[in-house]
Amino acid sequence: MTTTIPVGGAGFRPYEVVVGRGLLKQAGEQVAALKPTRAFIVSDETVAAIHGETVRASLEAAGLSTGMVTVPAGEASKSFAQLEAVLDRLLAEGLDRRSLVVALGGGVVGDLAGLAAALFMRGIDFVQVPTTLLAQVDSSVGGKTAIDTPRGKNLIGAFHQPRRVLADIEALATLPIRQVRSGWAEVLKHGLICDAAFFDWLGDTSPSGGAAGAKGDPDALERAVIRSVQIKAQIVGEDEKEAGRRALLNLGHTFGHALEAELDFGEALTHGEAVALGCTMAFRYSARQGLCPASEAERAEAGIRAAGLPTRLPDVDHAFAADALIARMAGDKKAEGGCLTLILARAVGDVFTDKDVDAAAVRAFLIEEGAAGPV
Ligand SMILES: NC(=O)c1ccc[n+]([C@@H]2O[C@H](COP(=O)([O-])OP(=O)(O)OC[C@H]3O[C@@H](n4cnc5c(N)ncnc54)[C@H](O)[C@@H]3O)[C@@H](O)[C@H]2O)c1
Ligand SMILES: O=C(O)C(=O)C[C@@H](O)[C@H](O)[C@H](O)COP(=O)(O)O
Ligand SMILES: [Zn+2]
Repeated sequence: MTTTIPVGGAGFRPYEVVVGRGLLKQAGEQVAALKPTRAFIVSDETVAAIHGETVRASLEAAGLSTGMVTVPAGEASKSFAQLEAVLDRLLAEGLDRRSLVVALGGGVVGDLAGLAAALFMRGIDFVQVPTTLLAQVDSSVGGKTAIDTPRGKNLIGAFHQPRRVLADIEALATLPIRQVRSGWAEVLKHGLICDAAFFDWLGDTSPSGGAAGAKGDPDALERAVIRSVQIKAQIVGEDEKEAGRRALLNLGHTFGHALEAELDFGEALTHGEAVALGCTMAFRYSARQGLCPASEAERAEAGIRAAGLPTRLPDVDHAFAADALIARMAGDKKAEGGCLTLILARAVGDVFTDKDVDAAAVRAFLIEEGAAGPV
C-alpha cells in the first residue's frame, strides 16, 4: 500500500510524494510516466553499491536509457568540485533538455543532484528517490537545492522542485542507526513547529506510540514519514521561496548550521544532530528571553534526548567560541540588514520568526550554554 501526498502552491508545478514499500523496484514505471529522453542516476558510492542496481534495472525494464554518476558519500560532496564533476558527466553523456536526473541517496545527493538539474541547460527535470530517513521526511520535498562552501552551509543553491518523490520505507532497512536518529531529528522538528500531539506521539514508548521509529521500526517510520511530509508539503505550498512561513522549517538551523560550519561539515555532527541540538538551543533561548515557559523547553529537550540525540554543546567533542558562532549566525540566509533572525518558540508546536534578535543576548546565552568567551 502506498500513500500519496500532493505538494503544490502558487508559482510551481504540483507534484506527488509517494510513500510506501518496494518503490525502488517501481522507479522505472514512475519515471517513465514523465516521458524523459533519458533518466540518469546521481548517487553516492555507498548508496549506489546497495541500491543502485535495483533502480538502474527498474529504469531499464521500463525502456529508459540510463546511466549513473556517483560522488563520495558524505557532506563534503556538497561542493563546487563535485557539482562540476556531476555537471561535466551529464554533458559528456549527451543529456538533453528533456533528460531527467534521478537523485538516489540521502540529503547530500538530493541537494547536489537537484542543484545540478537546476543548472544543466538552465534547468531539467529531476526525481527524488530518498534513501535516508532525513531525505524522506525533509530534503526531498520542497525544492531547496544547494552546496556548502567553507564560508557556510547551503549558501550556493537554487529553488528547483522535483517532478516526483519516491520514498521507499524498505530502503531504510540498510541505514545505520546514527543516520536513522539523524533523520528523526527533522521529524521531531516538524512536531515542535506545529504539531504538539505528533511530537508527543514520537516519544511515546507504548505499543501504539512512535518511539520505536528512532530505533528503526518500519511501521513507526512510515507513519512518521507520512506526517512529516504532510507538514512540510503544507508549509512549502503556502510559501515556496521562504518569504514568510517557510522560515519556520528552519527551526534549530541558525544554531545548527553554525555548529556544522565550525566543525568544517565533518563527521563530529551530522546535520540532523546539529538540528536536534539547535532546536533545544532555540527553545532554551526562548525560555531565557521569557517567550516560552521553561517547562516547554524541558519538554522539547526531553523528547529529543530520549531519541538519543545531542541536546547540549558539551555533548559535542569541540570547544566552540561564542563569537565564532555569532559570526556564522550573522551569515545565515535569514539574516537581514545585519540583524540576526531566529525561529523562536512559545511552546511545543508553536514557533515564530524573530527578525530582530539581540546579538548580545544570544552571545551571553551561548556562553551560558558552554561556548568559550568572556561574559
Ligand atoms: N534541501 C532541503 O530541504 C534539506 C533538508 C534537510 C537537510 N538537507 C541536507 O541534507 C543533508 C543531510 O542528508 P542526510 O542526513 O541524508 O545525509 P547523507 O546524504 O550524507 O546520508 C547519510 C549517510 O547515509 C548513507 N546512506 C544513504 N542511504 C542509505 C541507505 N539506504 N542505506 C545505507 N546507507 C545509506 C550515505 O551514503 C551517507 O553516508 C545535509 O547536507 C543537509 O543540509 C537539505
Ligand atoms: O525546507 C526548508 O525550508 C528547510 O529549512 C528544511 C531544513 O531542514 C533544511 O536543512 C534546509 O536545507 C535548510 O535550508 P537553509 O535555507 O537554511 O539552507
Ligand atoms: Zn535541516
